[in-house]
Amino acid sequence: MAAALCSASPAISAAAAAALGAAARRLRVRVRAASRPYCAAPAPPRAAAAVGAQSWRARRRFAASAASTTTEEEEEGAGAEVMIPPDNRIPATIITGFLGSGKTTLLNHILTAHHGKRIAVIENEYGEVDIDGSLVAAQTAGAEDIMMLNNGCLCCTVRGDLVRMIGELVDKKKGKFDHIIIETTGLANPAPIIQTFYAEDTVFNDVKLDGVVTLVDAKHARLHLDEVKPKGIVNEAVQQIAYADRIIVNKIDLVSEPEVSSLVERIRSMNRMAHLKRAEYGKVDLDYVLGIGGFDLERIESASHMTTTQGMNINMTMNTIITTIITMTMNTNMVSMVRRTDHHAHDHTHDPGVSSVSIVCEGEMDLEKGVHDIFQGSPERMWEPNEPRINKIVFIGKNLNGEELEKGFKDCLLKK
Ligand SMILES: Nc1nc2c(ncn2[C@@H]2O[C@H](COP(=O)(O)OP(=O)(O)OP(=O)(O)O)[C@@H](O)[C@H]2O)c(=O)[nH]1
Repeated sequence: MAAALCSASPAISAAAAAALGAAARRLRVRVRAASRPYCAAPAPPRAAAAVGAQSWRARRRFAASAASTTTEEEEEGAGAEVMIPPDNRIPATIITGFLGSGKTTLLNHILTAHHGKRIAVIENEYGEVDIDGSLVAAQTAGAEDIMMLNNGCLCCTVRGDLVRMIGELVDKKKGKFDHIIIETTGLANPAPIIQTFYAEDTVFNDVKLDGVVTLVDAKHARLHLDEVKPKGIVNEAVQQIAYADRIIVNKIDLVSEPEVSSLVERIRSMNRMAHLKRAEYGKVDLDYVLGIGGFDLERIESASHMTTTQGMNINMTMNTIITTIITMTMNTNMVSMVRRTDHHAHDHTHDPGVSSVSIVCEGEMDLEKGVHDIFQGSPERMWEPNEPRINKIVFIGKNLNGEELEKGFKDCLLKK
């Protein structure tokens, strides 16, 4: 997880463009894999959320009566709740969505837009390679600091780290940013993250959850939504939709209109209350995702109920995520190597247990990310003159065999 403070002023955007230009003088390749156990999650979301909601309401009422001038009327209990003081807590937005759905793309769209907000970013990453952290940092010259935390998921103990990170931001940077954005991993169940904003006093007192924005990959969502999980295992893709305030059906350029419509219908059956937009490359108006005005816990509870009654599994037990990082030192162009091994990636990414072979190649000004069998490139940076040519492939998935993957890729290296 990385936290970065970013401004989206025009000047900063220009600096970001310059930084990108400088970055393009080097080469780097990163690919994503990883293997770290997902931790067991706490209480079921509805129950946990309800506890959070109750204590939230209780505290808001307490704050109201503490701040108001006592009158006879109030002593009798009338009108006390009307005088709630303004809520000046810092708004926070959770961006979630399955692997490769376009979370980082949306985040960069937000950070480079001219909304005048100073935004602190918290990135949740798998494994030891902070791909998204550096992608975001590369595009935001306004970053004041980056904190890394690579524990894989924002639940259980890692939630403690989120609490600490928010605490640190508030303690050290209060007044220097207006909004916090948290980008979760693609395999995160948002429920425990949401719960953090209600159950943790240190967060609750200074930060309010503004909204949950869920990206849905128009091309691959069905695969994830259809995945039948073992009993007691949560389907994260379902959770991400059920808990959303705003849904962005992204990547509509990759599918036909009827496919998008049928997906939208399906999403609607899972969460009727969220606003929904279709998009390419996460391009939505910023007021659609920022300043939503408060996460509605009661609405989400009813959305969860709706999901449950449809027979979907939304309990909180986490899957075991195996992540694998393969590091290779070589002169070979990683991009072409990966392309030559497409059948390999294809096999794995069509296994419902393996959702993403995200590949970021720092090779030839080319940054490569793969979701299922689609690989796309975008310019990154050139190698520094004396920079060791180390390429990393990071896979995120379940039941991965790291040794087999590593051997398969290394067998593809050109032999002299
Ligand atoms: N064709 C197409 N590609 C997109 C769109 N949005 C994002 N992408 C590409 O999809 C890939 C994954 O996008 P990301 O923004 O990294 O997705 P993510 O959800 O952050 O991915 P993870 O962090 O791996 O979960 C990148 O290569 C993007 O350029 C879109 O609307 N259409």
